[in-house]
Amino acid sequence: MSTKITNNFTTELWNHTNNVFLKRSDLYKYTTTATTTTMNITRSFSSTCHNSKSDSSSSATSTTTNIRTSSNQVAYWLIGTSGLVFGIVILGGLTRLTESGLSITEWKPVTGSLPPLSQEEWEEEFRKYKSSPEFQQLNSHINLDEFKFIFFMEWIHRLWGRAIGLVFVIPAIYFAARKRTSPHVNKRLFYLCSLLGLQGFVGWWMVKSGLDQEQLNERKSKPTVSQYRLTTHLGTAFILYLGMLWTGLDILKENKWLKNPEKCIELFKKLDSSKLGPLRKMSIFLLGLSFITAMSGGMVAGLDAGLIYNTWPKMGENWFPSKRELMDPNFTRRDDQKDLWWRNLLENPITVQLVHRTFATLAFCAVLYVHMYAIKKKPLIPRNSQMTLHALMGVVTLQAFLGITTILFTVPIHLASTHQAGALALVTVSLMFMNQLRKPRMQIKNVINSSMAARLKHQANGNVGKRIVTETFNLVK
Ligand code: HEM
Repeated sequence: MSTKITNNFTTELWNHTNNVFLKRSDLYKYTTTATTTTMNITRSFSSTCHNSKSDSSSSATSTTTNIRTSSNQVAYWLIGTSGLVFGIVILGGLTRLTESGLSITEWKPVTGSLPPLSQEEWEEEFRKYKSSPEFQQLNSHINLDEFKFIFFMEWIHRLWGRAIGLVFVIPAIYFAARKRTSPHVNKRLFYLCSLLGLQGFVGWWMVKSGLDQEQLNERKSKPTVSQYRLTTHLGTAFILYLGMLWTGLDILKENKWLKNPEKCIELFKKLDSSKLGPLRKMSIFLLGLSFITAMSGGMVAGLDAGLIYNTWPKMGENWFPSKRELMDPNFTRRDDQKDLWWRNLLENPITVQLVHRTFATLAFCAVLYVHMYAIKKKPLIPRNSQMTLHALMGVVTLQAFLGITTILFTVPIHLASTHQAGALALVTVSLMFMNQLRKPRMQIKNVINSSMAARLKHQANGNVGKRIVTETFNLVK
């Protein structure tokens, strides 16, 4: 008899709790472990209680023994470091805009950390610069003091890069050794570290292209860096920045969910809904498009293509330059002109500017479309994503405005630099939008569900337990 009562009690309790606090389907939908035994639930719940008392930011162990999350400190460090990457991108842009990037003619990763310290050392550095194509062809008029300015611009850029290396690598090792990072995040940190190392090499590879007269002859270019290499350097910096930010945001988001599992139920329901699928795909598309638009901007910057056609929306007198200008045979390097198209698309400043204008227009229209779509589907969309999308609409409008003024005023340094910061802001908000719409990882769903089930059981014990016991006894009687 007593076994029968216990069995009935457990089943009834489970049913009642599900009906009282959550529709059963809601709970089961989020988990594959909804059949957790009472023992597991209890273990998971006591662990949740323990965690909610302690500061989750200092604990890498999450609500159950099944998952290890990274601490919030790791997230703050990653987001802070991504801020340093943001800063170095802007500084890199200023270095280019002040034409300082080719002032240091060597790459000494360690000894180069110190600038020249005596008059002789400055003279020696200036002597090396004097033998560079940039000095000989463009800057032969500058004196030592002017050289010191461009030298410092580039030196600070390189020093900042080294500092990012240290600020990233040392804490990464520390956090991993202290088990403050989950295996999932460790993998990402490894990739980010490798990318950071690569970024240094790409930087030097880019500078080399502006110092080597042979390469300049091949490109028939004045002494500037190759637009391909500049854009690669810009692209890897963007990826590094986005990778750090994404990982940091992910950690904060998951820790927040684990701390307040009951607050996730509504959100998870929306994120899991198939009706959100199209918007999720659109968010990926928007990030991709913002990134490609930014890279096409890098090509404009690399070719100084903003110094021509300083009108908007028309390009000169017409909406589009003539076909002859856009597909200029002077840019081909083959007799059969088979490379006419791609060389013009990537090397002809007029065509490259038109490409950037086209991508920018597409990006603006795409955000506008998604914004309108989201307004129509408002009830389906989590509230934080709605807010982010409004911000995205604002940022893309501002960015287009900055691009237009940069063109109209023939690329003044302050506008060009703000436009570059705007591009970073645009990819940041696009990334946040995409991140907020991502479905939670299965492991996280499982943990949240276990802890929800445990809470339900706990509440049920207190609130409805008595009633069910009475009902169960009545049934048995
Ligand atoms: C809406 C999205 C846009 C994005 C994401 C974007 C992004 C960028 C980026 C990343 C650069 C490279 C900056 C650098 O490395 O210094 C750039 C350069 C440039 N963009 Fe845009 N841009 C957008 C719209 C526009 C528009 C609408 C125009 C003008 C019609 C424009 C004109 C320019 C010009 C002239 C440059 C070269 C500036 C320089 O030489 O430093 N952009 N853009």
